[in-house]
Amino acid sequence: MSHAVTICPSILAGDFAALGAECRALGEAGADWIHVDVMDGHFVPNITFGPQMCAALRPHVTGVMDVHLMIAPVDPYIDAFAKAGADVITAHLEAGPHVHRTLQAIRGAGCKAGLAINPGTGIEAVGHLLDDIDLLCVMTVNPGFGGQSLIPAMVEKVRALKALTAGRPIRIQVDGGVTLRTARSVAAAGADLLVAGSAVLQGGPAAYARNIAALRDAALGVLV
Ligand SMILES: O=C(CO)[C@H](O)[C@H](O)COP(=O)(O)O
Ligand SMILES: [Fe+2]
Repeated sequence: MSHAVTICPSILAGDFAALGAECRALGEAGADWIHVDVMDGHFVPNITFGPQMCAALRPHVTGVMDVHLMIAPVDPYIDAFAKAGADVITAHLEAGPHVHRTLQAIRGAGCKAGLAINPGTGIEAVGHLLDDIDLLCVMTVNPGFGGQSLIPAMVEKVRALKALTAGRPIRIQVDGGVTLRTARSVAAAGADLLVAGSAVLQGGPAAYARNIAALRDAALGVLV
């Protein structure tokens, strides 16, 4: 069944010399969330932003600042990202042995707690964590880089996780390879939030509103 989704543009695909302006342009183009990909060169083979960048961007984000931590360890940095203005902090299940403690620390810092799972992680791993998460981020690519192709097997995983979380106030987010061609399948499988970097930011600021609207329509099954 089709339902309206929230598009979460990832500034990973933006102009790194002008990220404040990118966040403003995305907000003006109708983005309710801004997804910030934090990578440490250790948990993933790429390095991007830290809490200082999030704090600098915060005044330029009108909606939800959604911080995706691809770092290990996570716990020493939670307070810094919360103080930087994150609304949602998402940590990876694979980032350490004490993810339950991490999720509680995120809520304790006043943020919504997100849990991300890599493509190779089974859904049974999240079963005991459902009371402690507000958002479940299903990685539909291997984390570390934008512009990859969505792994088709992840669509069934989204469907299974939607069933597992039924009746709970948990939003399902998909991250990686969301395009006009793939948005419909993940939305139909139950995703509520679609992260999209390349698909939204391609064409520059003049194209953002059109790209966001096209992705929303594609998720609903409207031909675009
Ligand atoms: O977490 C991520 C990569 O690890 C990014 O959020 C994701 O890849 C978005 O980029 P794109 O839409 O271009 O795939
Ligand atoms: Fe991400």
